[in-house]
Amino acid sequence: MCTSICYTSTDHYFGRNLDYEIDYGQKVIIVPRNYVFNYRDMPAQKSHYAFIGVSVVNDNYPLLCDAINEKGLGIAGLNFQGPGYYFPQIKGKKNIASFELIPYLLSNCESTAEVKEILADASISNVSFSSNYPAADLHWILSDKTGKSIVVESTKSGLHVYDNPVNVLTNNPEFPSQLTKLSDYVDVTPSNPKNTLVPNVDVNIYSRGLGTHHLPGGMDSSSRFVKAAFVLSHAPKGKDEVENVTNYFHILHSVEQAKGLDEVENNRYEYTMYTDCMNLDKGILYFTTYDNNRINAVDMYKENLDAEDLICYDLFKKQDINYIS
Ligand SMILES: C[C@H](CCC(=O)NCCS(=O)(=O)O)[C@H]1CC[C@H]2[C@@H]3CC[C@@H]4C[C@H](O)CC[C@]4(C)[C@H]3C[C@H](O)[C@]12C
Repeated sequence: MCTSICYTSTDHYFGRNLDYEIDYGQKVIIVPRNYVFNYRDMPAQKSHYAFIGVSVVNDNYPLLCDAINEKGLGIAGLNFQGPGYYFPQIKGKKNIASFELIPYLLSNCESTAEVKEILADASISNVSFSSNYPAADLHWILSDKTGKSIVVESTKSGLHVYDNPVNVLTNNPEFPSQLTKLSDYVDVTPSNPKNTLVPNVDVNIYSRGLGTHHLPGGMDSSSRFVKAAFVLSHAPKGKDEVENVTNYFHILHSVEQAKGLDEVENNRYEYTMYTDCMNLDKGILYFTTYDNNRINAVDMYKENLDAEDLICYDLFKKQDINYIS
């Protein structure tokens, strides 16, 4: 499973938890402006906006999981197995292979408003990158500097673009159903609950935090959706970058999956492999990984963004304990 959020303070912060059981060898990568994109059914693009994100690199091609561009548009792909459906190439439409969606939108769009326009005549085609990389069933969340988000889902009934009022995405079911389920939890509150159960009885409120007693805590996508929406909507705004980044990681770490809790097959467990936080205004990517709780950062503006070749950094690092004695 995965969870993605957009957190707004003075700047905007976008990213995700990537929860899975298979390490694809992801790296932090920067795609500079003059890296050439050859699309399957669209003209090649020699120059475009630069972007930074987390990616599998195969044959010098960035298979991106999540990224932001220099204009402050962010996008993340999350599993959507079941409802997800890609189409054969359709004449008269812009056919975008699922693995091309992130690079194509980040190359060409500044905002979610532009994404909506560009997707109006588009279809996500069921073309695989290669036999080793069949098309993954995904849906996508996008955010920009307005602090607003949208969700893109391709199902049998077509390509859908939804406004996302909670700025959260997890996995199944389809996005409108996730939103509907929030209504089961609308009375969850950070404050002390009022006794409306037996108002004439003096109930001993035995603990702090009882307003969150019914907040779900499961590893499943619905539970993470509700919990992340609650934690995000009540998160304080920091007064500087470090405080904001700290707040952001607390939100996503509140729905992270520890090893051993989500058995996907006999003795194989899904867990949160990495968490990233991309500052949409400053082009900085921060990350933690399962084995390294320290926050690491890559600033895209420290590199030559007019270059032609991909720039890569290791993501999976070792734990970095500060031994005091
Ligand atoms: C596994 C991850 C989703 C995690 C998740 O949501 N887990 C919930 C499971 S569940 O919903 O509970 O069942 C997804 C998210 C992004 C994906 C990559 C996107 C680029 C590329 C696309 C190509 O087509 C195939 C290879 C490719 C490298 C993809 C591999 C893999 O698919 C990635 C990592």
